[in-house]
Amino acid sequence: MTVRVGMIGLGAMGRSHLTRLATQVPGVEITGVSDLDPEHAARVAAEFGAVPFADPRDLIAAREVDAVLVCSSGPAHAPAVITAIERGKPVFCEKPLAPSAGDCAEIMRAEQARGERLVTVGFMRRFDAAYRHLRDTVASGEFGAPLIVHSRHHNPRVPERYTREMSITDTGIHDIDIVRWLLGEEICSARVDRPRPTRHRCTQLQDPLVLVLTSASGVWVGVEIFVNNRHSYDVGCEVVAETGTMRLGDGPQGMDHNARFGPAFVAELRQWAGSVTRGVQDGPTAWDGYAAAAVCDAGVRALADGGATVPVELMERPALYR
Ligand SMILES: NC(=O)c1ccc[n+]([C@@H]2O[C@H](COP(=O)([O-])OP(=O)(O)OC[C@H]3O[C@@H](n4cnc5c(N)ncnc54)[C@H](O)[C@@H]3O)[C@@H](O)[C@H]2O)c1
Ligand SMILES: O[C@H]1[C@H](O)[C@@H](O)[C@H](O)[C@@H](O)[C@H]1O
Repeated sequence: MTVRVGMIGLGAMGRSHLTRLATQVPGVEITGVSDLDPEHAARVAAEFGAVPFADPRDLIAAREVDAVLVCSSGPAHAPAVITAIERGKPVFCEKPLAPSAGDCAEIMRAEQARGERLVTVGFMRRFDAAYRHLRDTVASGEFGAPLIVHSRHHNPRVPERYTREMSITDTGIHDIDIVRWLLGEEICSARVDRPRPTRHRCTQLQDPLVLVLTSASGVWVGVEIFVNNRHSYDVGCEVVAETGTMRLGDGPQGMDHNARFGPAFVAELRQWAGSVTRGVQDGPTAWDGYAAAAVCDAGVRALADGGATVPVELMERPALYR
């Protein structure tokens, strides 16, 4: 079976995913594209042999679209994802599922009303070979229980439109998800420490910042977020356990997420295409998107309230996600 995919949002990430889908993901055909900029959409449609749609809702409803990939900017995600759910179409949504836990909860409500899981969230680190090895080692218990996690997420630069909060909601969200996944438990509280800022920061940012989290079993997690380091895309992770310390192996290095996580992006899209064919959602769920957003909400409040430890407000996990 060929999965006919419609793509919403044709910016940097949308274009990269389209190229991956067209060249590295078997069993997929790109049949529809949509963007706020209709001329750009028309050009991309011609390039990939797809139909351009001015309104994303028409793309989602189209008969030639079996499944939807949402790659627009974060605040535009929830309406598109909810429309896809209401139409009963599987939907892959780039992170963040939505910028706030409240919007993610709306998405979960729509899935529960439909009675099936249709949403997959693009937390691609879960598909990276080095992170998978680290997770297997933690889970094996060889070094006892994890006690401390150090996570490092540095970018060479971010666009001028980047806000203070986005260091957490756009960048740190990857680390938040991967720590939940590595430890197999939720995060309960967040605090933000503010190191001396770089002289090269965009003035609106606190850069770098350290997000200090506590997990349900009491693991201390420090996430170092530095979005204008000027030299490299640099991601690291170290798990200190009772009788040993486990470090993330190196992946391919480079200046951005495409270089470091290229194989992981391909793996997540292949798994998603396979899951659509099988009719079974088996990647990161709307609950994962919600739980990560809830930690971001607490982090954003902690950022505004220098030094405070803010509890993470998490609803009970609905049966659909157990
Ligand atoms: N997984 C990763 O490592 C990773 C890396 C980069 C970006 N992302 C995510 O991918 C998404 C897109 O990021 P980007 O870097 O491509 O941003 P971008 O600004 O380059 O592109 C966003 C595109 O979406 C379009 N758009 C915005 N609102 C829309 C709407 N309502 N309907 C249709 N189109 C709309 C814009 O016109 C633009 O072309 C974001 O959610 C971002 O967080 C993920
Ligand atoms: O490290 C990058 C960076 O922080 C981007 O701003 C974000 O959109 C990507 O998801 C992430 O991989």
